[in-house]
Amino acid sequence: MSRQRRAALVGNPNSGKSALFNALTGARQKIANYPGVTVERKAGRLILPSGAPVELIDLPGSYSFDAASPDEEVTRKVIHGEFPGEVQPEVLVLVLDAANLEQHLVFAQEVIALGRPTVVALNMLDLAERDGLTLDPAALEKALGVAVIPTVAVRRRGLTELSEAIEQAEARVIDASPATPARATTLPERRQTARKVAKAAIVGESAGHRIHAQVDRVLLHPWIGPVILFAILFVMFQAVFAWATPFADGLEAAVTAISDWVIATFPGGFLRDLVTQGVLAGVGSVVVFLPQIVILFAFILVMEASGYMARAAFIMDRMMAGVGLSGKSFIPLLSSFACAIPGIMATRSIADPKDRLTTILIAPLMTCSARLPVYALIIAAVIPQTTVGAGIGLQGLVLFALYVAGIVGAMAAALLLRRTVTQGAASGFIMEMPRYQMPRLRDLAIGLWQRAWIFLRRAGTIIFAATIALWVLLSFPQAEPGESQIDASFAGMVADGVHTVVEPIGFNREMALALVPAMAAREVAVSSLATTYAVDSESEEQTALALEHEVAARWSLPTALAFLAWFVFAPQCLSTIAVARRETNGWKWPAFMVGYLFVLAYVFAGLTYWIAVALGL
Ligand SMILES: Nc1nc2c(ncn2[C@@H]2O[C@H](COP(=O)(O)OP(=O)(O)OP(=O)(O)O)[C@@H](O)[C@H]2O)c(=O)[nH]1
Ligand SMILES: [Mg+2]
Repeated sequence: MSRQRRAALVGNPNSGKSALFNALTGARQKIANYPGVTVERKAGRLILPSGAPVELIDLPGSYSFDAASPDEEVTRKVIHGEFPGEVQPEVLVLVLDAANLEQHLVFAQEVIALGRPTVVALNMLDLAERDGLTLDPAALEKALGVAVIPTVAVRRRGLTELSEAIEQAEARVIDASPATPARATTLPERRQTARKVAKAAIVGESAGHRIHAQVDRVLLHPWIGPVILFAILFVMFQAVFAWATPFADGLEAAVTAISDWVIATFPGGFLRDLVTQGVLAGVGSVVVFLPQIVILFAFILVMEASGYMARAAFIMDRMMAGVGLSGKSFIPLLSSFACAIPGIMATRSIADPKDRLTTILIAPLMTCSARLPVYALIIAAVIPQTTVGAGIGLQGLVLFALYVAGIVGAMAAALLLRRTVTQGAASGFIMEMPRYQMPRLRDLAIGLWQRAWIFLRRAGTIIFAATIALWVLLSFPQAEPGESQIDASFAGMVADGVHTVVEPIGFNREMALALVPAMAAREVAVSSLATTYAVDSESEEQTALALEHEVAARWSLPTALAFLAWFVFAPQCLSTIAVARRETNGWKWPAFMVGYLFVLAYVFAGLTYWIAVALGL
């Protein structure tokens, strides 16, 4: 049996490699309209027209084989067969952005000069047309000496032809002249050739891209730009509360109804309590935040697909430079709004090791979506659902302030780190601005579905497991008559221990207890509170009150605010620590990260509590 053949997608960032990969293999790799989305190699299966399978490899975008950033290093190693545990791919599929031909031809020459079987996917032809460019693929083919296939990855155009060309690529090279030695040319020479080749391939050009420059003049304006960015984020957080409420209420009512039904239908006892107090109260209390998560990601996905995200990075660059970072750090930090794990991974596109390390260390300060249930719960419980004039909701405003607090905290931390442990000069910002695109509904729907699925899967696995474990610890040993169940339980003992540490900053015992399983995932803080209050509830025959009402009734305002402040900084997520270890090759930096974040969390929660008490809140 012949061994599986391999083909790798190479090319500049944002040329549509992952979009082609998804279209050819049916995978669902993340695609977004800014450079540096893919930072790892990913493999999938492509069936060629002859029926033979090929392993297709999606790679991070690269500007040159000399490049220094860790993601570009992955590309270089895979292409040169130096990637651990991986055989060199036989065929290279060079993806070029037809609307940016000249720039993309610079790296293309390096790839073609390797002398390996190569096929060019002349992608984004639709955008080239929109920009008023008419291209001649045959002329390009002649100039480059390899097959050129016009494609539009997102409309699945040219895929069959591309598969055929991949199939024939190896045969084609056999009768070609001996390969030119790799990188025989210098960068200025390659630039010059790129200009010449692009000129030959572009047969017509009309002034089509004027409007985009005009839009950028507004969106990137030194002071209008930041105002617009701020306004968009503001609306986003208002929407998270305003639009989600009816859906969240519906979900909450459904969970209560199921719980009531279970109580009415089944006899009381261990199993019924496990279902109502553990599964329904605990896991249910997290699931009700699904609408908020979906709304948050709808905004983020639209910003990513339209090309606005790269503009946001540009706008933020000035602010980032002030704290010794570049706008390059902005995109990893923004990814951390979803979760710090992809955020920390995305730092691979930062070439400067100290910039990168600083970004890794501050990534957990960005408000990940796992904190959203915690914030949303406490806000709904203690912040009145009023407006502060002009129809601006107070709850959304507080949520916005919490996100801002995370960002300000991250900037302050970066400033300190850059002056101390990660000293060095800030590197300049170089990122090309992607062209604006209308987000495609299908891509948005897939993206939202993926996010919703990640959230629900967490609820069904890690949150479920942590909640059940907590319920068991809360339920045993059983209390004597007259004694509170929590006091008697194993969990109560743990809670007492943690409570002594966090009592000075205003935390009650249930909060102390919730902090422990929240190490696994931050949302577990919510499910833990729900389960604790359900176990603690007086009435056996009734579903506990919605968690938000329990919190409103039991917590003082300073205590609730202190808990919010804690979660702005709290580093207690094990997977983030694990990925920081992997990306920094050791325990030193993750240990440092956990240490400084705990100190910040403790100090700021304390300050919040003491100030709130002093103000008589
Ligand atoms: N109009 C149009 N858009 C495309 C086409 N191919 C990809 N895109 C869009 O271009 C953007 C970049 O696509 P990706 O597939 O993420 O690009 P990539 O080359 O993998 O980028 P990196 O991973 O950053 O190197 C996304 O917004 C895609 O939806 C195309 O043929 N036409
Ligand atoms: Mg990609």
